[in-house]
Amino acid sequence: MPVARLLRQVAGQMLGSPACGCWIATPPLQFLGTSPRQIPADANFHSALFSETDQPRILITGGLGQLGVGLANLLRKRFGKDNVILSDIRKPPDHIFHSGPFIYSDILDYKNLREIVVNNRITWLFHYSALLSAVGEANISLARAINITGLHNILDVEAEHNLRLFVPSTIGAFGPTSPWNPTPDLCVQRPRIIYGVSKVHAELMGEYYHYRYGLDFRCLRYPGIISADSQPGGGTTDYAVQIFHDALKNGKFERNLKPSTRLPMIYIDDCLRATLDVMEAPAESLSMRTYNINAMSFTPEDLAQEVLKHVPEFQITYNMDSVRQAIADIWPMNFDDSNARKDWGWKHDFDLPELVTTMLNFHGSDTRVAQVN
Ligand SMILES: NC(=O)C1=CN([C@@H]2O[C@H](COP(=O)(O)OP(=O)(O)OC[C@H]3O[C@@H](n4cnc5c(N)ncnc54)[C@H](O)[C@@H]3O)[C@@H](O)[C@H]2O)C=CC1
Ligand SMILES: CC(=O)[C@H](N)C(=O)O
Repeated sequence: MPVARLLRQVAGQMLGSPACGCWIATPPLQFLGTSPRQIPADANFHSALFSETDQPRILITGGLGQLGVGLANLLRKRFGKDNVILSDIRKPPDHIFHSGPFIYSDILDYKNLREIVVNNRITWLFHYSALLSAVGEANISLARAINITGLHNILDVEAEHNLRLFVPSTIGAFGPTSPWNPTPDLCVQRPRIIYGVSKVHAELMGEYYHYRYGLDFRCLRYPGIISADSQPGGGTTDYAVQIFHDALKNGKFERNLKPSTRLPMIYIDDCLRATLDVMEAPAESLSMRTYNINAMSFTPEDLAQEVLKHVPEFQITYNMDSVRQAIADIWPMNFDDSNARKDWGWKHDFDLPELVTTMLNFHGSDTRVAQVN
């Protein structure tokens, strides 16, 4: 396996390196080979292949999930429609297919990835493909393949083609021994689900490639994300999206987490803006390569009370999902994102009241919300 081989080579180098730990700057000679999956000899990873005035050429993997289409829309407004390619292994609906470049890309197929990057002169890659927390626990071998092997392919293609790479991490990268309230950027990370383990692995591998070879890896740990026009893909925080749909379409909602389960959350517009901001931030402003971001923190009960202000007849019942509850019980309650705010000016716009109004207006502007407001 190329990454394992690469690690063995590094270990060999490290054993021969000075004990001061100052071995960061020079790639060992073994890396300067001819295999496309080794770090190229002329790599100078901070000088991008495009000049500062050029627009980046962007690939988004796993782009048909909850977040990818919104990210593509934002990036296309900023960099031009044709500079942003959305990709996935699923078939896109018509309106997405016709809204800008779409391509098939399986992150488990390294040659396919490389071909896309070369043929489209990709310079930035947003790696969104993943199996989320609940579906990951239901299919651990697939989660391991997509979230770990897939990530290795992405890192190899980043290294080979000198890409700026964004990989999202998550509140799920923490575990029962992490500080919960709040959780800082740097603390114990011992997650107990495959999703969390794979995300810690991604953080560490990306940072390792950055500090070892200067690769331009950037990562945000996202809270649970709430979106109006896209569906979540099988996570623990999905209830906070579903509740809005159910409030207006059915008038009732079945909660799967305890009323007191507090988790960090963010509205999708804030999350995607943060993603673009950190990718555009000057490298010198980034004191670290993996940042927490946050906007709000609430329980199912807090959210229900806020929805009830707008939809008073809304009925909420409870049917616990033991897998999701066990996951949520070991996740952070609050996220400390002060480093992101200090280093590159992160600031959220949506708190709980604005979130609820926006979501209800989206789902039912012609029904109950209109009557209440
Ligand atoms: N949605 C959320 O609340 C949060 C998301 N994140 C992270 O953000 C990223 C995007 O999340 P979502 O859009 O919510 O995920 P999602 O589960 O909705 O979408 C993931 C996409 O990956 C695609 N995919 C699966 N196997 C693939 C393969 N072999 N090759 C290429 N694509 C493949 C799926 O078809 C799907 O469209 C993920 O990495 C996730 O871990 C992090 C924290 C919170
Ligand atoms: C917080 C996440 O990473 C995701 N929404 C999940 O619940 O799995």
